[in-house]
Amino acid sequence: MTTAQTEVPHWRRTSQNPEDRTPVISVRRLWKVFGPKAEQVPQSEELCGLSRRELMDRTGCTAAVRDVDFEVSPGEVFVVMGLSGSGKSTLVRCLTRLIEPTSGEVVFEGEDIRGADARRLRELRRRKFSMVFQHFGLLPHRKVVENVAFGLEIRGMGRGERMRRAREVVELVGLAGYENSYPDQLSGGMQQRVGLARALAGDPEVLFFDEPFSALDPLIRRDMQNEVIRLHHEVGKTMVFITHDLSEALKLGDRILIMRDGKMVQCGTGDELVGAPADDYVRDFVQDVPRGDVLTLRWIMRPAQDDDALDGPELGPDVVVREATRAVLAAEKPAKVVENGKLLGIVGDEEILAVVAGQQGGA
Ligand SMILES: Nc1ncnc2c1ncn2[C@@H]1O[C@H](COP(=O)(O)OP(=O)(O)OP(=O)(O)O)[C@@H](O)[C@H]1O
Repeated sequence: MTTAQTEVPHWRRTSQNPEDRTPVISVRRLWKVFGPKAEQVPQSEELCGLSRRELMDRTGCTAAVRDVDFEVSPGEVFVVMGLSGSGKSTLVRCLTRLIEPTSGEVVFEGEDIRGADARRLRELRRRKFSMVFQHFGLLPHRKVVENVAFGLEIRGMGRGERMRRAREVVELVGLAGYENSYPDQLSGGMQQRVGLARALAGDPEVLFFDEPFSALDPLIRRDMQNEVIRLHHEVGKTMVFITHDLSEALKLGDRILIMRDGKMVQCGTGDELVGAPADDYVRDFVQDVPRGDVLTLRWIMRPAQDDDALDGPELGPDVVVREATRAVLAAEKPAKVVENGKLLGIVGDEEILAVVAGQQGGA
């Protein structure tokens, strides 16, 4: 591990020790209220209990983020999902204080950044956080490599060093050969790759993505999602990703936080959302998801009975149903779901087919 790391450019690694699971970001009781005397809303039990409409009628305020708590682990891809107006952008902008929270805590690597002064905040935004937006915000009169190097220039890095770094990152995002192009000579997808390279160039601890691919054609969008997955494998950065698209959330997210009217409705892995939706809102969201693509054997196994044969194939509980289907259906005996040598349950043709049939019915 140590030897390998010496060969990897330092910006390709997170500074956090992989053993250290201390959250990178902890959000506690976070509120963002827009409107007059906004700070009174979180303090008042009565106002907190009002619906969005009632709160607006009574106070002229909108509670865009209401009492949200979550943690993001090092190296995690954390997705914030919800319909338009649910508070995703406001929430994520509060994390870097691009929007000032009304109350609550945003702890980044142990520091409550609500207490950071302007200088510290600038430093955090330059060195620790990067953002990728839907509108790429590239500088039109600068070449690709200069756009990528721009943040490093602001930091005061010398020209030679920053151009060398920028070229490496341009290559990393698959744009080698386009270093000297101007943004308007590139397609939308390629411009977003420049946005990604620019975000990565500064070796941030956390990358924030605000619906970065919404304006792209579906095929390019899929390419870019794959690109994010690849880059995540390669650079291992912590990522916070906003989307209103469930399939994007399921594809990218280690965990997904679902928001509705500023509140957190559920936060969990894709299989938790699909297997145990917290309410009808989440259930509606996930109803068209092909369950076999998301659920794992843990969700469909049944307890072993006395008359079950226990010499069938062995599979882990986190194997996705789709991946287990062939093995289970081909075996004469039900599959044993085993973790650390312990038998957790049994999965036979019936359990598999129930998922596949449910899928076809859209349930
Ligand atoms: N500056 C502001 N002043 C007043 N209300 C605001 C402001 N910014 C956002 N809001 C309101 O806060 C709520 C949440 O908005 P936000 O943009 O965070 O939602 P979103 O889920 O990101 O939506 P979208 O997907 O459409 O971007 C909305 O009702 C919005 O109208």
